[in-house]
Amino acid sequence: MEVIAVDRYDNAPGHQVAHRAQVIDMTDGNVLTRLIESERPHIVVPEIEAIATETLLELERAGTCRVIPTARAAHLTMNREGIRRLAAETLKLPTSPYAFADSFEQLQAAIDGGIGYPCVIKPVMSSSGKGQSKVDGPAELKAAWDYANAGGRVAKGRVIVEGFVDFDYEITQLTVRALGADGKVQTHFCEPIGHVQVKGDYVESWQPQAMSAAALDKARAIAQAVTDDLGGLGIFGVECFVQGDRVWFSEVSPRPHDTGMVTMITQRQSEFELHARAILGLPVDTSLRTPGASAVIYGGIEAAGIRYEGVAEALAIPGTDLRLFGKPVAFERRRMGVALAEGRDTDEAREKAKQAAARVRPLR
Ligand SMILES: Nc1ncnc2c1ncn2[C@@H]1O[C@H](COP(=O)(O)OP(=O)(O)OP(=O)(O)O)[C@@H](O)[C@H]1O
Ligand SMILES: NCC(=O)N[C@@H]1O[C@H](COP(=O)([O-])[O-])[C@@H](O)[C@H]1O
Ligand SMILES: [Mg+2]
Repeated sequence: MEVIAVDRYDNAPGHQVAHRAQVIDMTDGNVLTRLIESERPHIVVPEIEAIATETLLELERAGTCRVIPTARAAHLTMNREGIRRLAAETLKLPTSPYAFADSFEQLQAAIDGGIGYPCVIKPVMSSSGKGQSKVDGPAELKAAWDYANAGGRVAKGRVIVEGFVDFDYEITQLTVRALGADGKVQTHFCEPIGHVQVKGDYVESWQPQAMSAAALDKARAIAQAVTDDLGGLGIFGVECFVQGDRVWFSEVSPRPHDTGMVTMITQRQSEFELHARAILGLPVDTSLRTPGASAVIYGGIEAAGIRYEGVAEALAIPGTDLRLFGKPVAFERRRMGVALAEGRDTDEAREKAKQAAARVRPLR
């Protein structure tokens, strides 16, 4: 295999480990077409949502390349409206109540007309919680609308408003579609991953998340329905909210999931290896090796070419590991790495992962 890493800036993490690197604006369809037509990859593996997915649809339709898992899956999931309507209206899966709005007046009408407070407002195209707010009452609405418009990935002005789900915990159900020995697609489930999100962005995850048998069955039925519909080969991160035995579908990534980085320490095959194997038609093994946890290391400062202190101190905690991504520029809340820890149980692993992450200090 030859891997060509494509990103929007020089020296991106993938560029540092791939055979070759390209820097383009992936949201510009013409630029993306030119690159794919000149490189002629057999397979295009989207790693981020911010891609001109309509272009991927055209190129796949024309037989120019295979898109993982499918161009339709990449297209539907890059816009909250596509995946939410598919899950709730076509597949009839339980979700939070929701509506879409293109103006402040429409947003207000949707909330007054049934969504109510508290609710969550998000740009239809955004990720990692960018532009997202929880709104507890009408006084906070204008600020949330303005924030969503400033924080979206694409200045489109369209938002989703969702009723707030008061869940006990939330999970990512990693789900792999891979070829079996008979050449047919089989679905494999990893152990559920629990996580904590702050400002809509993941800060901690652990595996396995303890769940009632009924809740686990429901989460897996949801994951099966969504991934059956999206199709193709590869790993999916199906996000669900759980309250008692009730489970709601939230969203899905048709690729490895940030909360799934914990699998780099917990599973025999990490979510990245599972994705690669599935794409290549190789056998997969989703079994858990040990309970474990991950904790995010944020930039904390705004600076280019930062260095890290405390790496040895972090690694001195037994059963821990670090991944520093090597992003050339740090922002206050840019994810720069993760600490990983194994433990006798997830409580112990969470403590160790948080401690290790806290010992790593990004500096100018
Ligand atoms: N309707 C809701 N009710 C309660 N909490 C919510 C709701 N929607 C979102 N959240 C909280 O905000 C988090 C981020 O939301 P969501 O996954 O929709 O955003 P995102 O920007 O797509 O995140 P990412 O790209 O990192 O997965 C959720 O994991 C959950 O903790
Ligand atoms: N929750 C979404 C998520 O995890 N997105 C991931 O963050 C990285 C980009 O980071 P950057 O914005 O710091 O360059 C990418 O790997 C993308 O897939
Ligand atoms: Mg999410």
